Amino acid sequence: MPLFINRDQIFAHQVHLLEHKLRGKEERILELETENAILHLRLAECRGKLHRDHEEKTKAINYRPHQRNVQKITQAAFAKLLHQVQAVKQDLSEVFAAYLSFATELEDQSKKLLEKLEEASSLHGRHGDEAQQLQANVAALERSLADEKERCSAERQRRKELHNALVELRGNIRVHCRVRPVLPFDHIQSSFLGSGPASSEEVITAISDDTVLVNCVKSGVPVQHKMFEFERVHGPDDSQNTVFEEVKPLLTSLLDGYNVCIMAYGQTGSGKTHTMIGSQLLEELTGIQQETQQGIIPKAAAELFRLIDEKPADSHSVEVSVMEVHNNEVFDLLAADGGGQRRDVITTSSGASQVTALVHEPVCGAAEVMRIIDRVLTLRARCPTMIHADSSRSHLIVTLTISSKSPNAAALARRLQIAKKDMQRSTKKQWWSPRCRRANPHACHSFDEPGASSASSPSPSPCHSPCPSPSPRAAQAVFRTKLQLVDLAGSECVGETAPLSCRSQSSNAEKVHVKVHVFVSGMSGVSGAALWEVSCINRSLSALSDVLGALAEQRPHVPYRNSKLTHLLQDAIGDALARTRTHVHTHFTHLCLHADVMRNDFSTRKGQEVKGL
Ligand SMILES: Nc1ncnc2c1ncn2[C@@H]1O[C@H](COP(=O)(O)OP(=O)(O)OP(=O)(O)O)[C@@H](O)[C@H]1O
Repeated sequence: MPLFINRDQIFAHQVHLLEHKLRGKEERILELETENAILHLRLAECRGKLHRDHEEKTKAINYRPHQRNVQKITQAAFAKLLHQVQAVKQDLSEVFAAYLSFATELEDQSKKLLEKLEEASSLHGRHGDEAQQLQANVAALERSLADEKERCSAERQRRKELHNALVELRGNIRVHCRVRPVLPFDHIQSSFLGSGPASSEEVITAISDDTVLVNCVKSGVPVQHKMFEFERVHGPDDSQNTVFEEVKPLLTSLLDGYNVCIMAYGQTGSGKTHTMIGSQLLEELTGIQQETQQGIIPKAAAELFRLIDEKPADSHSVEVSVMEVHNNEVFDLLAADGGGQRRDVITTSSGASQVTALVHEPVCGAAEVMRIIDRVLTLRARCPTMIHADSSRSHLIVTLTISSKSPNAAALARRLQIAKKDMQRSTKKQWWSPRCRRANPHACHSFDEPGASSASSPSPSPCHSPCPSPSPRAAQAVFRTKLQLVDLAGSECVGETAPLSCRSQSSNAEKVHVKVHVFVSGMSGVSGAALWEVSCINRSLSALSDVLGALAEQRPHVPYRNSKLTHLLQDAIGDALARTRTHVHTHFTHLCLHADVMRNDFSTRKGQEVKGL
């Protein structure tokens, strides 16, 4: 076989090989270029990162001092926190220890309690029967207590009736006597009067609690000793409280449906105002009066409101009125103009006396009553006499009208009538005033049907018309009673030739009068207008004496209308046996002997001279 190789073919083959190699190289170049580009990219990336790292490093370098500060603060806070945590840990461990001991203690206690409970329950089991027995006993005791309570209220009712029957039996008009001590101004006055020290001698002695001994002294005549007897005699040492204790039971009667009148009678300066109102009030008229120095009016008001407080709420209301009788004229001291308005005393168609248009102020407590009296006392007529520098020249009448809205008011009125009739029958006692008996055979307490009269002008307490027959409306009736507190003006002698007050009826009394009168002659030392004032006072007291005398002697005519004072007090004293407790305080001073007036004016049952000395 021939070996002929074509050159072209070889060249072509070689070109082909070279081309192939070239393509390979070109591919390789492309690959490398791609790789190169990638490396460039990576390089740029690394550079960027490097730059950022560099920046961060710079920042970090700048931030390092601040970081160090923060680190320091953090470390300090951390240390503090650590300390606190340790303290809290300590506390916790202590609390835990306490809790543990408490829990142990509690456990012990509960164990003990359980033991006791078990013991008690076993005991209870043992004494179960006894407990039942005790319960039965308690129930029986409760039943008997209820019975006792019932019996007690019945007894209380009986006590009330007996109390009032007893007061009636003791006499509805009671006369007490109070002898005031000799006071420093008595000596001054006696030397001023020129009557010498004899005038200030102690001439009256309370020899027992119901008798006084009076030494009647007159120059040239032997001393005469007279004894006078009263329901009760208070000596110079008796306190205001002691005196009030004697009249206190009358206030119970007041709420039981009786009218009460307490009067202070006596010569000027003998202590009437001291007994009725109290001294300090008059002297100062500013400060609060010491309770021990308070007279009957403030004490009675306090006692009245205390008794009312024991009654159901709103069942009673009280109104006050204040009048004075001056120169035989009646003045309303609560009248709107504040100066005392003149008022008339009239006799109503039912025969009761009534003061026209008299102002009644509602009051809720004793302090209010005293504020009102305090206010009007400045209006009261006063004039200094040689016996008493602050002598009251008028009769002061304070009236407390009590309206009871108790549904039992009508029943109370009926019960009182029955009790009165029973007593009349049992004692076979004559009424002192035949006039009262005839005119008022069924004397009753005042009570108004609802809306029948205005509250501002209560109807006069003593109602002289027959008792209305009980109606269903009467069960709601307003039942009224009156407490009249009277501070009479002082009686006095103005001179030997004008024996105004010393009127006597019996020859024996005349004798006493003469002696006494001579002793006190010229004592009060008044003249002119004051003499007229004294004349009015003495005449009205004399009229009071006549009225009481007529009542005591059961005369057919009782001269109430001889003076405004007696007309005004007609209800308080005229119907005394029927429904009124009248309490008269007769006053003595050592300086002035005025025993005859006292004896004759109030010679009802007591205040009589004891014969046979
Ligand atoms: N029992 C007594 N204890 C102490 N002082 C008394 C007593 N009684 C009265 N007095 C004093 O005597 C003085 C006269 O008393 P009071 O004003 O009460 O007399 P009175 O009877 O009301 O006189 P008048 O009728 O003139 O008004 C007063 O200063 C009073 O304080």
